[in-house]
Amino acid sequence: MNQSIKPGDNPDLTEERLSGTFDTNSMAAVIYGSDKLAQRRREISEAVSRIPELQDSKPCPFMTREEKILEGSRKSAILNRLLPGLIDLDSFEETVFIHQEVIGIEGHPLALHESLFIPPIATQGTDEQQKKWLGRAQRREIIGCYAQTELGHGSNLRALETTATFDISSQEFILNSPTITSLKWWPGALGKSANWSIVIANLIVHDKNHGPHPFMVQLRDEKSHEPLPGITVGDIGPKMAFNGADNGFLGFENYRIPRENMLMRHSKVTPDGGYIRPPHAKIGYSGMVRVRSRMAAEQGLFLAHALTIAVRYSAIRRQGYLEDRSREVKVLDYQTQQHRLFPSIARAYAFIFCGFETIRLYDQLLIDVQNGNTSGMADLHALTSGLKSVVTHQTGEGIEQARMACGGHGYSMASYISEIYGVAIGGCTYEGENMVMLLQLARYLVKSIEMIQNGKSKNLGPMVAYLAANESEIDLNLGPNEYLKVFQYAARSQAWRATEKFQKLRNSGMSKEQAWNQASVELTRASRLHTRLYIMSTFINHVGSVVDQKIKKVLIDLLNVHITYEVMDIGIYVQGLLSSDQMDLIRNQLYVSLETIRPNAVSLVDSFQISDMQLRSVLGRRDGNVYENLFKWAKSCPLNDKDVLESVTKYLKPMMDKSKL
Ligand SMILES: CCCCC/C=C/C(=O)SCCNC(=O)CCNC(=O)[C@H](O)C(C)(C)COP(=O)(O)OP(=O)(O)OC[C@H]1O[C@@H](n2cnc3c(N)ncnc32)[C@H](O)[C@@H]1OP(=O)(O)O
Ligand SMILES: Cc1cc2nc3c(=O)[nH]c(=O)nc-3n(C[C@H](O)[C@H](O)[C@H](O)COP(=O)(O)OP(=O)(O)OC[C@H]3O[C@@H](n4cnc5c(N)ncnc54)[C@H](O)[C@@H]3O)c2cc1C
Repeated sequence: MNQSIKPGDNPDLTEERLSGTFDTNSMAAVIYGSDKLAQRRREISEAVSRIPELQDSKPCPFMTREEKILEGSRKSAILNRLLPGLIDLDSFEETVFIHQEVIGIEGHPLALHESLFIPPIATQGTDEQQKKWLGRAQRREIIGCYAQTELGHGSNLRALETTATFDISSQEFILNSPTITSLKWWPGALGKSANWSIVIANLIVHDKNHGPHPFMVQLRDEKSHEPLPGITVGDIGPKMAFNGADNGFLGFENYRIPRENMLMRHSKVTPDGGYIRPPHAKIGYSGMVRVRSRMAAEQGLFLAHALTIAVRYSAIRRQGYLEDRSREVKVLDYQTQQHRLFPSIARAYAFIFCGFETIRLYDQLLIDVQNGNTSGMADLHALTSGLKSVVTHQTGEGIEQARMACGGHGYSMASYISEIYGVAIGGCTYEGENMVMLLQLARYLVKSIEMIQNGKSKNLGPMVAYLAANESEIDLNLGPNEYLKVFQYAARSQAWRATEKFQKLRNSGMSKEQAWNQASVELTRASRLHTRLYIMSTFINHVGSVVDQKIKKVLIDLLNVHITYEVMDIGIYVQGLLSSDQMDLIRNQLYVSLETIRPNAVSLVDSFQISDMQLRSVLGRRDGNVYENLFKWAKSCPLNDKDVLESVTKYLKPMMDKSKL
């Protein structure tokens, strides 16, 4: 049963919901990993909808940037007061969810506080440091951000220029921004809201540069909120989206902080200037790995937002005819519309399932690292680097298709899809630019192939074991596991092709760096295929583990959309394996799978259970009553407050009057 049906809804949408074959609450439990979390999301939504002061003061598209920041701060403050009665404060998921529900996706002053300020203190701070700052941060007595990127460098962390020089005599670090390019640039919440920051700066002790390390730095006075002497700080200006966030710049001039403000769980500077190395050179980058490990689920949900809007709207939008000339059809009945939207629904599910898996892997790694075992860091770094890149890119593509699937109204801010798009594609850049991160995964793939070449296949981890296989034929009777083999073939041959190109260039006498650069397009292709293979295999495994048979049946239908679409999409890489007859068969299976999933399309997006408050879309409203509300929305636009604007009285009218003479 679809739990979204209510009296007064658009009958076309109700008809869709009645055709669903499964219970949307049960599907939500599968999506969010447990019945409890899905249930809590519904309860929180319901509770929030009854609190007038948490509602939007006006539609976001009609707000200026200052109003958005004010609104985000207003709601954050109210939430902070009400949170204890609304959520389980120990649940990260509930905390993230309630902020999304109430404030939405455009950013707010505490977005980085939860995701990139508190976690480094908790994982990289010593017990004393945690005692000093963690409670204050959790109670929001201080607001923090994460300042790593600089005006001149974001990807190449080795070239960061901010310095933290240890002064033994005062037992302090002296922070400096020696050049214009060394200004910190981009950190969210830095511009106007945060008063503390984790700052990544080159640690210099006895004139020796030990590279980037994390420091706890107070930026603003806790009473007046004025920048402290030695600190230059401000907002970097409007962005493509995310304009409810105050991304900032930051410079230091001989700014002193106590020795105890370097996060010292792993690397340490002793009072006499001794330096103790961390157990793994990149342990300081673990905050980034944590965020990347959460990005697949987060991006899957951005895609889910856009698809909820586009699929619901496609069910109430009637345009053109099929057989029956007496009534126009729902645009959702066009095969092109289904082909545009349904593979993205499958991807959204797949990304969320992968996301929960990588969050679990990160949590496990964290325990291992705290116990001194850093051996899993390289694997998870490679996996999350590839995953964040592929998922953000495909999410962007899927959202843009969803916008186009809504025709003209998709282009209006009333659809809200352009904002979702702008926010989601930020993920292609933040937490590591996609190409750069694909190349990180490629290093891992090349190393794995070198192990095979050196007769050490047995040492390969499970995720790359397929690189050593030798598949050259595929059974025509294709099921999910055969599709997986097709994908393995594609990923394997591309990984070998790219590695051999790199090796050939090296053998021709080229430097390692030049050879890498000359092979890099092929290398990124290998990384994408490897990652898409991982997504497919995780999707297959996840569906296999579902117990509820009705839910499993529809997820298998969705999986069929996914595997057939994915294999068609990489056709060029499987030409050596599949005959044209086999490709035709897969193409036909894709078309059949689109038809099979059609009656469940609305229920599949309803199952994401994204409330109207969070969706902020006139087109995607749960009740489907779009047209009357589009008209209301347009009438409420501030431009319509007056019938005659100054633009007319001041310029157009005089021009027209003059022309009449
Ligand atoms: C609500 C919206 C919120 C948005 C919030 C956004 C926040 C941010 O964007 S914060 C800033 C994020 N910045 C980045 O992600 C920067 C990206 N750059 C990097 O992460 C690194 O510089 C790099 C990984 C691209 C390269 O680092 P580098 O130190 O130069 O290392 P090498 O390339 O030479 O690699 C050496 C070796 O280390 C391995 N490695 C790198 N990172 C990690 C890691 N995190 N964990 C484990 N291992 C790591 C790398 O793979 C190499 O291994 P080998 O191939 O075995 O040598
Ligand atoms: C919305 C948003 C929020 C952000 N929030 C934060 C934050 O809170 N804190 C923070 O510290 N930072 C933040 N950032 C900054 C972000 O992490 C960086 O912008 C990102 O890491 C990319 O670095 P860059 O800007 O230097 O890009 P560049 O590295 O300059 O990229 C430019 C081009 O060069 C290419 N390139 C660079 N290096 C290589 C290479 N080795 N091989 C091949 N190609 C290469 C890239 O692929 C890209 O095409 C944020 C950014 C955005 C957009």
